[in-house]
Amino acid sequence: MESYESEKRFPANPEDYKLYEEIGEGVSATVYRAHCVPLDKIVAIKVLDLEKCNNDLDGIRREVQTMSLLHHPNLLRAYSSFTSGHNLWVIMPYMSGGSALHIMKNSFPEGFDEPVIATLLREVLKALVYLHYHGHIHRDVKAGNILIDGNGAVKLADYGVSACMFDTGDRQRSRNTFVGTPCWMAPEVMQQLHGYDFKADIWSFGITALELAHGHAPFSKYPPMKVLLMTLQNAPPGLDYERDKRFSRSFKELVATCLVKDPKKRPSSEKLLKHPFFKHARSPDYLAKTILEGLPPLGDRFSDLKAKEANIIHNKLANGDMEQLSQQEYIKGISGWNFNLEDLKAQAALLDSAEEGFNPESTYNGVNKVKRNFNLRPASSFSEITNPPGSYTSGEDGIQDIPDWDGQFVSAFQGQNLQALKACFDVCEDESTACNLSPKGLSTPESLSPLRQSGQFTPGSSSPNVQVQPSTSDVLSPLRQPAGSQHVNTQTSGISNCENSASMERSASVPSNITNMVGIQKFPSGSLIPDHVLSPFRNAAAENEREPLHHKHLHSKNYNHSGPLLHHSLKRDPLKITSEERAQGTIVEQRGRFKVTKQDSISKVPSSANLKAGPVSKPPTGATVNSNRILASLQFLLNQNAMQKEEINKIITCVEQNPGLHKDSFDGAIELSQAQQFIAPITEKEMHAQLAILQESVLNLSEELHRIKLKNAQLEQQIKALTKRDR
Ligand SMILES: Nc1ncnc2c1ncn2[C@@H]1O[C@H](COP(=O)(O)OP(=O)(O)OP(=O)(O)O)[C@@H](O)[C@H]1O
Repeated sequence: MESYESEKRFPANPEDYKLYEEIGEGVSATVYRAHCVPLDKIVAIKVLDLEKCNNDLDGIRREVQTMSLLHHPNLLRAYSSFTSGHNLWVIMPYMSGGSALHIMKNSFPEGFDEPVIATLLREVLKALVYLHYHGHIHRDVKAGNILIDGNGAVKLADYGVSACMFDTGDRQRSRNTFVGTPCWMAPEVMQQLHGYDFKADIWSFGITALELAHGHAPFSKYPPMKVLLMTLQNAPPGLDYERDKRFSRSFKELVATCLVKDPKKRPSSEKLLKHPFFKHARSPDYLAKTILEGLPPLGDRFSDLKAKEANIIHNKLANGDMEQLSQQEYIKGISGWNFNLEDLKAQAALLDSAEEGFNPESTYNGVNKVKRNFNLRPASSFSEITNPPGSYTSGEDGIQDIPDWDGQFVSAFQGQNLQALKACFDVCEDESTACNLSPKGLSTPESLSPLRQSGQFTPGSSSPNVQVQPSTSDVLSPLRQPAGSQHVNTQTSGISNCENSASMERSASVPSNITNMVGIQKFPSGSLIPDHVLSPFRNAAAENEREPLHHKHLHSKNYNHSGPLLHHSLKRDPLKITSEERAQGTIVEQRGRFKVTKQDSISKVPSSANLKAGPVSKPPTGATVNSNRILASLQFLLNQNAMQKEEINKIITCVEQNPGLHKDSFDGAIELSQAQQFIAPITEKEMHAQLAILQESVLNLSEELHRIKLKNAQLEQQIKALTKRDR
């Protein structure tokens, strides 16, 4: 690695650089190959038009600072950065191979071979281990951000959307909480339900693995909103057993391990690095030989690609093929898919427009092309659409697993659409508490306001006064622990704790030079995401804070005024068994507040999983996206839970009264009648064990009920907000 000292000498004056051809383009920047005249060195210069960046200066500042402060052979760093007029120049090493995406587009449209993929991914993973260890989430891992130099060295680039887990206060509260690029974005990032952490990068890493394997990311041909829905609803994409025969089992397993919807079930970057798949990884030389040899110069490749792209856009525009245009955004290899908040709001408005139905295809860039209606089904929980690891989809990227959009896609999304779109509506009910939610001991100097604290945006220089050099005082902030990290003591606090880090267990993949970075644990970078999404600590606290709010909301809610909720359920007395129901024999019993249907009476006591997949997912008929139905469904779900709880109580009572029940009868769900038949003698000890199991499941169910209640309350709030907004 080049020495930091020599890098510091890169001049901060545009006149010292001679710009050559364009080698890349991003949403906000153009990248050039350039010559640093005083040092006689070829570099890459990213030129950002700050005027175009509007209010994302904080993001830019974060990117540049992160690039300057982090040192790892697999991370692209900034040699220097400075403003020139209204532009920000970021001087970087020139990566002559370009991005993995550009290489694929140029010569490997069907994706790379496995050893190449393993080599690329291993290097990226090393960068992630380092980032995560230092409390950063990259948030935009994708082939377009994997750069390769002429020797085959791999560097992860683009910190435009990276976040520091330890940011607090105002920096957490930007409204733009959707960050990253939809195809690569983890479901929890889209959902914004319980926040997200390092595991979001693991999901993106898994998607990147598929991208490198196929030449494109799953769902890449769809517009952002559709990608969002598919990611939330569909089984996670994966390598297909049949179609992807050329890939090893360990690769398939690696992808499946990363693409688990429940972030808790995804491995950490460090653990993932130990995956047997990486035994296939080779040296950088191998990459140079296999994928770089014979490639035209980067500038030529880039201009060819641009010309091709312009051509396709022209044709597609002529044909009105907007979906293909969306694919174009992907081909560009940039984050052209970064959510545009305004677009999403417009899309959300469509979603909410009950009478019209929602057509995802009509939402790309606001173009209303095809009209389709969707039937909504009752809400499903996030875990309902969570696939067990290892379950590969049957078709290409799971795309053919996508059910008929007309009817089913909303089934999972419905429970989440409002959650998923929450971020678009600046719903930050706990804003007032957000700043206070930082984990104990993880204080952040609040004086470090987003721009001032950078120390680089020096007053006096041209607007917006950007002069980026690492500032020691800024970086020597308290040691921050990556939430969820297995290394760091969560109680660490204050600068003194920097010393603690020396004794911390370190990954073999973390280079020894990072010990010099001990002080650089906290970056004064801003964050686009609210406090509660950044850290499990804060998250937990935030949840605690929220809980009473939700309760309050629930309790203070006069259901007679809730309108939509009662539209279905309370049109008539729901507790009264109608003569029609009796005649049909559908309702067999009135239990407390609930009616028991035939189906209920014969149904087994569900496990938690059964519960989620149970009758709740039956769709109501009708094609309108209607808050009434959502709430009615939630009500139904609550009722179901209560009934199931009741069943379990009965079984417990039965067990207590029949000391001869056999243990096997408790494996999974049992029927009360069945339970009563088991009168085989068992010991008192076994009985207690069985009781404990049952009690635990009652507890689980109560917890689930509680969770659903909270969700219900949130949904109500969101519907209220939506309704208000529509008026
Ligand atoms: N140091 C570099 N050497 C060679 N090519 C580079 C370098 N940095 C960036 N590029 C190329 O330029 C493209 C755009 O750069 P970059 O991703 O940093 O811009 P951006 O505006 O941040 O893009 P994004 O849309 O991903 O946010 C990259 O995809 C890559 O192909």
